[in-house]
Amino acid sequence: MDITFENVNYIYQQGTPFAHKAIKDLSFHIPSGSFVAIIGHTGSGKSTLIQHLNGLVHPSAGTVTIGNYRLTNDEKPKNMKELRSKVGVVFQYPEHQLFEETVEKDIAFGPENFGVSKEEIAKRIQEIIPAVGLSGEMLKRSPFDLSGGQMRRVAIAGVLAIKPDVLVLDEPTAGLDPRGQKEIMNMFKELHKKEGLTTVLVTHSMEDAVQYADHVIILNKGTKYMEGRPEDVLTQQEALNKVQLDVPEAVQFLLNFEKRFGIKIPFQRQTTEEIARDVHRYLQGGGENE
Ligand SMILES: Nc1ncnc2c1ncn2[C@@H]1O[C@H](COP(=O)(O)OP(=O)(O)OP(=O)(O)O)[C@@H](O)[C@H]1O
Repeated sequence: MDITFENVNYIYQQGTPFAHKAIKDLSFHIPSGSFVAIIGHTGSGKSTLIQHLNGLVHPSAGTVTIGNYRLTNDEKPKNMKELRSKVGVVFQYPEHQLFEETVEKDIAFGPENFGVSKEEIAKRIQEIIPAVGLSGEMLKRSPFDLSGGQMRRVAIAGVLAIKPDVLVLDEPTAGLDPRGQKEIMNMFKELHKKEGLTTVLVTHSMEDAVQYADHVIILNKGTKYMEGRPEDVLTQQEALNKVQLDVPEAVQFLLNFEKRFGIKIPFQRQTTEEIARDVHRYLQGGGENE
């Protein structure tokens, strides 16, 4: 589903002395099927933005359009429940929301709420369990007997079980070890492709943004600061530093390499291995065309 923000403003505690404008005149368009990273320093408005995507909040001014659903200050869509069944949100530390006796019941909770039949839920669970890297024997166990990483996968499975068109991920790897982070992000990448999802990733990690997203939006103080392809936006060190962000490590390496050897190797989202090959080639006197 396409997502469009048009001149969106959001004010917390509007009309009180504590009113705070968290989103200011924000406009952007996310085409259906994109994998977008939303990046910004603490307090830049990322969480507020994603709460608009499933109608948890609606704009104080401006318009949010998600597929055929429109949210404005004075019109909440009547079919809000339907919207929530199309936009799955994996909140930060989603495992904290697990509560059922068994893994199976926890995963089934969301689709049950949306009126999905028992047979269909069972079918979905069979598909989702391997996709999130869990095993069938875990279904009858208590989610609280599992490891932290497994609990997170159960919580993610619960969101996937509603079969969303849009998947919103709020810092989905927070608190996981590097291996767990990589596994979870690769899993989202696979699901994105396989299910034809529109994925919105909120992250502090420039590495994840550059590796997984095809488009990035940088927020600063509730407004859009930069937007574009990761290789165009995440290489602008000076502009990023101004809003307390840094370039990805690979870009930093190439900038240092240029300073040290006077050779500019363009950043095209190469992997570490590819960069090592590029550097080797350039140091041996080769160039782009060799
Ligand atoms: N319930 C609230 N009442 C008043 N102000 C709020 C509320 N929630 C958030 N804010 C303020 O709105 C601004 C945007 O907050 P938001 O949580 O959207 O930022 P964020 O980019 O998600 O931050 P973080 O990276 O720390 O999660 C911040 O200045 C924050 O203090």
